[in-house]
Amino acid sequence: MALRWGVVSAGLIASDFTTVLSSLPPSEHQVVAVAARDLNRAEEFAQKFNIPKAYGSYEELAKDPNVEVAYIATQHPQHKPAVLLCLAAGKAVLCEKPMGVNAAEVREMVAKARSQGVFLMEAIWSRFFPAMEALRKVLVQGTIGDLRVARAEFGFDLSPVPRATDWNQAGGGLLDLGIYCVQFLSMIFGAQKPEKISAVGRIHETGVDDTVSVLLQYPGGVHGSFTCSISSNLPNTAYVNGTKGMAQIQKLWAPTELVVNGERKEFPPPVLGKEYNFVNGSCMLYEANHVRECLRKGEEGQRATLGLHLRGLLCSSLP
Ligand SMILES: NC(=O)C1=CN([C@@H]2O[C@H](COP(=O)(O)OP(=O)(O)OC[C@H]3O[C@@H](n4cnc5c(N)ncnc54)[C@H](OP(=O)(O)O)[C@@H]3O)[C@@H](O)[C@H]2O)C=CC1
Ligand SMILES: O=C1OC[C@@H](O)[C@H](O)[C@H]1O
Repeated sequence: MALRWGVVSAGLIASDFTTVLSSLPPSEHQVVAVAARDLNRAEEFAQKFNIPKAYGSYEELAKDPNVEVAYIATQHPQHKPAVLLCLAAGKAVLCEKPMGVNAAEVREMVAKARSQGVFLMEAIWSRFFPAMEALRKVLVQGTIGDLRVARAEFGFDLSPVPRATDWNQAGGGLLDLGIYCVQFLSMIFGAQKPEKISAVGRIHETGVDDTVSVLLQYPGGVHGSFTCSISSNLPNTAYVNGTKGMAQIQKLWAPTELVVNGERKEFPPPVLGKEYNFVNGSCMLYEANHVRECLRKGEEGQRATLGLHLRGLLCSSLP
């Protein structure tokens, strides 16, 4: 059965994600509503994507019984209120990164999702790319031996992007780009927590963090490091080095190429024949399908549990 999406905001990434959802089989994904702060913009967005319902407030979308999962695509500071609104209404939520602008916000949203018993996921779409899956396989297979160091860098000159440098929109390199480096290192080092973290950086003239380099010491003498920047175009590559070699991911936030011990493997983006605001936009389908798998599996799980429960009741009532 199709997963019914509600899109919260009519912005740039909302447009990319909706473009992808609209290109997927309608038996799997349907966009049933969109909400924007301004009804006219929501209606224009709805018309562009043939979405049946347009709302002039996020609250109205959260109340729409036809919406199963809300995709939060507002700017950083508005993520938390929109997430809490949708969780409270019992909606599953996929929230754009960074889910919160600090740890306290994230803890509050996670606690709400747990208390409501509903799905909440941060849209770290990079995790679901085939190139990233292939890297995880390489590491499990021991192709590069025992892990020694992992490094990542992600930097663009984002001066033309107001939200990237605007203090009031939680701008800065760490929240917008550094998050991809941190998630990469947390994927590589798994559940291990860093024992020691140090950082150096420069502050942008608007007061947000401009360029930051971070060093993380993990248990067992292994360590990670990353650099993020909103003023410098960095190579945007991630590396994992072990005792038997090295794996390298290009475009770590939207990877379509993996190099392992010098052997290159390409994972071309799906061709959906559409235009996107951001690089490799069609690859958002991997994340969308993951959400659907989670929610449908969750339902199957519930049905199975219910089934077992009913079977238990039936069996216990049999002579
Ligand atoms: N996964 C990825 O590759 C990417 C993720 N992102 C993430 O998506 C989110 C949105 O980014 P993007 O689409 O570029 O943003 P936009 O600049 O398109 O803004 C998104 C929405 O935020 C709301 N908004 C805009 N300005 C303000 C303001 N000053 N005060 C309050 N609300 C405002 C508007 O909502 P409304 O329509 O309701 O008026 C707007 O449509 C960010 O958190 C970013 O981190 C962004 C790019 C790529
Ligand atoms: O998530 C992102 O990825 C690509 C960048 O262009 C964008 O600013 C950032 O939000």
